[in-house]
Amino acid sequence: MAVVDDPLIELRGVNKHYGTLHVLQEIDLTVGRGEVVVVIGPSGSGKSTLCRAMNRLETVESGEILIEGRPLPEEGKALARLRAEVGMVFQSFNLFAHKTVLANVSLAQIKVRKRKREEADRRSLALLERVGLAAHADKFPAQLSGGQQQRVAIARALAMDPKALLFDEPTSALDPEMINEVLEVMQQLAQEGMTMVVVTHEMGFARSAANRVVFMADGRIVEDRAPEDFFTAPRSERAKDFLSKILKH
Ligand SMILES: Nc1ncnc2c1ncn2[C@@H]1O[C@H](COP(=O)(O)OP(=O)(O)OP(=O)(O)O)[C@@H](O)[C@H]1O
Repeated sequence: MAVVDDPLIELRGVNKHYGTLHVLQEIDLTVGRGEVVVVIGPSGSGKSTLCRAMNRLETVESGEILIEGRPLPEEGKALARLRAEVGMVFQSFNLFAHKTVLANVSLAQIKVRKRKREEADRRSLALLERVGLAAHADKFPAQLSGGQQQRVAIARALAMDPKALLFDEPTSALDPEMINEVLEVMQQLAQEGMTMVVVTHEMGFARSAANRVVFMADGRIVEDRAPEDFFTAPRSERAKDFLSKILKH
């Protein structure tokens, strides 16, 4: 297991089944403050489940998951706060279709952070500016491209002043020409020191933005290493096989 200076997210001995499928097997993983950990691996290896377990979108059966040394809260306001502090960006954006872009970014700030609408909107506009979408604040999600909608979803997560952001295949639902605009925003966040866990099939991003690459197969973490080491000299047969297939495409 990688040695981490200032742990923000810690998983120790985590297990989960779906029926007879042991989808997370004795997972030990620590994400340090300011680190970018990219999780890769074959389809069905448990990457999304791992990511979703970190803010309790999935429960686990055994083991510990700690944020800044504290166990994940189970319900209520504390859980809502956790999901603000450890924000999630989904493959499918999950924006409210009947609300404007600005309202989508402001809503949780008002509900969870208890900000006044004016303050929330001011922050939202600044964040939309940051992701290059201030001019679209009054539009509805359906009027935006997929890449733009995903940038709104990132602004929405940032609006909660998160300690960490989890990305679950953020570019998988996008047309190829829109992938880079989202990865560029993520790359920028990484450079600014945001703690990030990113499940992705984008190996270019893993190489350029990750501090560590976590390779999963069959519910286990098989390798957890610096990208330059992992991509040039994978140790396990599973990783060699995975890389040879994915890099052919
Ligand atoms: N709610 C569920 N109920 C039953 N099985 C599930 C559920 N969610 C996921 N699975 C199964 O658990 C396994 C791991 O799923 P998971 O989505 O975590 O994998 P993944 O590595 O993210 O895959 P992909 O790259 O295809 O998204 C898969 O075999 C999947 O079919």
